[in-house]
This record gives sequence, C-alpha cells and structure tokens, in this order.
Amino acid sequence: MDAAGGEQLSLAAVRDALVRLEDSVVFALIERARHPRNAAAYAPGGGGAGGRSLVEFFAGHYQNPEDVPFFPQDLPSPLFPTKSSPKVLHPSASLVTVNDAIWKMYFDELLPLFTVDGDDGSYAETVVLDFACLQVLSRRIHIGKYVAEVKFKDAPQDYSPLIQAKQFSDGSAHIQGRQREGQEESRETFGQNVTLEDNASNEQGTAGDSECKVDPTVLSKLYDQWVMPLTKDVEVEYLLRRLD
Ligand SMILES: C=C(O[C@@H]1C=C(C(=O)O)C=C[C@H]1O)C(=O)O
Repeated sequence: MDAAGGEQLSLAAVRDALVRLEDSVVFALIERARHPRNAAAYAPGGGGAGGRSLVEFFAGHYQNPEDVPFFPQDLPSPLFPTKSSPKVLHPSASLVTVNDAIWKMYFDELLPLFTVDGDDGSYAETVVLDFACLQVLSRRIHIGKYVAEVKFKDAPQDYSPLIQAKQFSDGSAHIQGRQREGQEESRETFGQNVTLEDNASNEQGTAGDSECKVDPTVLSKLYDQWVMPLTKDVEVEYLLRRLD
C-alpha cells in the first residue's frame, strides 16, 4: 500500500499517510467551496437512467485496499493494467466500509457548512469536486484499517482475546489514538490561510474570491465529529474480523 508505506507497515508510515490525506481533504474542500451549493446536482433523476442524481453517477473504480467504492455494484472493469498492492491487510479488510456514513455526513452535514447558498449552473463540475472530496475523505478514514493492522501486529497477544470476546468499542483504550503531533498545528496553519470572513453569496450566487476558503472551525468539526470517529469505527470493524 503506497499511502501507508508499502509492505514495511509501521505506525510512523500510517501517521504520515493520515497527515498527508488531511492536507488533501482541505484542498479538495477549498476547490469545492469555489462553487455554491448547487442543490440541483443532488436532485433524484438529474443523472438520467434509474432516477439517480447526477452525483450518484460518479462512481470511480478502485484498486487499492484503502480506496473503497461508494457503489460497488456499479464498478466498471479497470481500463488499465494495475499493479497489485502488497497484501498487508487481512483479506476481510475489503468487507469493511463506512462509505454510506461518509456519503450521508458529506451531503447532509458538511456541504452546507462550507458552501454558500446559490446556484451557478455548473453541476457536472460541482459533482466532480464533490466526488474528489468524498474520495479523499474515504481514503483518509479507511486508513483506519492500516492503523488497526499495525496495532494488532504490535501486540497480538493483547488484541486477540479482545477480538474473540468482541470487546472493542470506539472509546476503548486500544482504539483511542495516541495524540498525533502536529495535527492541531496543521489545522491552525490552514486556518490562518483559509479563514472565511464573509460567508454571504454575491449577486449571482457564485462564490467570489473571498469565499473560496474553508472556515477552520468547520475543519475542526469535520475531524473531531466525523473523520476521527469514523476512522475509529473502521478500526473496530477491521479488528473484529482480524481473526476470521
Ligand atoms: C494513528 C493513531 O491513532 C488513530 C488515529 C485516528 C485518526 O487520526 O483519525 C483515529 C484513531 C486512532 O486510533 C496514532 O495514535 O498514531
């Protein structure tokens, strides 16, 4: 797995991957925030056949274990020969996905917090940008599988009895992260650069220059309320299947 250091899986490599993806999440959100909400892109039927919305048509296809499809039933065959990833995760890792929760969180909670009300008509562009946000969030959150694998490998004697007894929960000490240095600092740094002074839309309902950024309090909320808890859910789900 490239994102977490190939076969040399280590906590340091996994932490690097988490931090790198947090930066990518911020950039993806900033790009999406350049457009207003564009609610029509999410209306059922807007995407043609099957009564789907436009955004639901953007199902990418995935080759790495940390890339989890949002619509697994719709995956096209790969167009290019792809390099197979080193098998560092337990085979049941592919069954662990919280994409439904990410999808719901993104559209119901997050999107209204970092986009302005309005409609600029550029729906296709908007949903491509939404999908970029969703994919990077999903990738970041599913790195939890690697976090869990590292923890398990470091202390199988501690984890195995807990797995057998199904005793994990998000709040258990085995799942709580050791504070990752630099995390708060990087959010603050982004905060300085991306402070959103005025969230009001302009006359055309398009986002102007001063509105192209993402409020740092939204980023804190995103991580504290959604990304970290979902990463922990992934860890728990993965560990519960680790001995299957
Ligand atoms: C990766 C670590 O912790 C993990 C990091 C998380 C996160 O950043 O979302 C979530 C759960 C923790 O288990 C660590 O402690 O180094």
